[in-house]
Amino acid sequence: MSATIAVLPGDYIGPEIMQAGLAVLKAAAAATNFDYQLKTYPFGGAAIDATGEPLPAATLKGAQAADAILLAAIGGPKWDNATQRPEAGLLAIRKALGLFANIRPTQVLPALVPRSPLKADIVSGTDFVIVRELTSGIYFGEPRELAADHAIDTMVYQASEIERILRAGFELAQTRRNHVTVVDKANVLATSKLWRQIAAQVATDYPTVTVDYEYVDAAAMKIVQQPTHFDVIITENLFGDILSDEAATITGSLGTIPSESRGISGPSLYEPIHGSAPDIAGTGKADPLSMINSIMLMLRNSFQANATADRIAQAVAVTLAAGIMTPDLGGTATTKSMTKAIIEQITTKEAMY
Ligand SMILES: NC(=O)C1=CN([C@@H]2O[C@H](COP(=O)(O)OP(=O)(O)OC[C@H]3O[C@@H](n4cnc5c(N)ncnc54)[C@H](O)[C@@H]3O)[C@@H](O)[C@H]2O)C=CC1
Ligand SMILES: CC(C)CC(=O)C(=O)O
Ligand SMILES: [Mg+2]
Repeated sequence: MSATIAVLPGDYIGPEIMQAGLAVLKAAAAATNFDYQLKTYPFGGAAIDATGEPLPAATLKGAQAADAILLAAIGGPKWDNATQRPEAGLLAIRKALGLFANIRPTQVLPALVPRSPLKADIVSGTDFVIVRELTSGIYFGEPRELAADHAIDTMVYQASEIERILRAGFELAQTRRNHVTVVDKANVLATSKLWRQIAAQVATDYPTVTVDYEYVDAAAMKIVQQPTHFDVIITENLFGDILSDEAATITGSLGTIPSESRGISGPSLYEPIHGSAPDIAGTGKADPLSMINSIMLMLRNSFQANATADRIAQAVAVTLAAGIMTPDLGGTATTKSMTKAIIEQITTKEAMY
């Protein structure tokens, strides 16, 4: 049966990297007989322009009905002062689909070690995953208020929300190196104190997993000082948002890192961890790898289409090893020429698969 994929291109570089990712998917699917159909919906700023809403009802309905959702990126200066912001649509789709677990891998590919801002001996071998709580915490808490003389944001966590994200992280650790780091600010925040209590209880169900605790400020330091220390980091929404951009940067570029957001059931949403990069939109400098890597993650986790994903992974590795990369990684390729090179690798008969 054909897989249905909801496609949300979004804003600024969003449509550019989505077009690149879908071209790579098309080539790999043809080479490996992966059968799929795409349904494209307006989302974010593009949807505000078209319908007045960042998440139109038809887009949500299409996303709910799909087997998986691909999102590029939304937002940008065009809507910064609008009554409705694109970012509200992003938070709304995550909440509406119950996508509470955001999985953000941080892996340094050998070809990219020299592109990292860190020294090779520190960054080599880095391979960890940030499991970020995505549908609660300060991005959703009430009360929230913006007045001329004060502003309020509220960080709220229910015990059940903490427990389910911790369990998702521990289960992931069991498939990896059995090491969890719970990142919080338990020396100050009540929500973090509750995280630690629940983490200690949950840990007893996973006796093979080693657990350690880090305050978020110290964890931010350790990510650049000793990134190989980490296997699975579990943390709340805001801390995960910040740490995952930092972690992405040590791999060479924010422009390569994908993510999966999953719920208890229903389709997962796959997206780059970065935003719409308005500063480079239209210049051909956008790195398509974050979108291509998101598509690979979708193929593996939602469709078990490992042969199709492997075909893309191999083509990307050969392309990078040949020094073909976009300016964020120090290269001179454009979004289009990089994508073309990857597609050539996928379709070439000589490639070693
Ligand atoms: N999931 C989403 O759709 C997200 C949306 N945003 C929104 O995106 C807009 C821009 O936010 P920024 O703070 O500028 O963050 P950003 O992540 O869009 O860009 C940060 C820096 O990384 C670079 N960059 C990002 N992706 C890249 C790629 N694929 N290739 C090469 N370079 C890349 C950009 O050029 C920029 O210098 C804002 O409206 C923000 O709210 C931000 C984060 C996530
Ligand atoms: C609107 C923001 C929460 C988006 C973001 O920065 C992210 O998902 O990483
Ligand atoms: Mg972010």
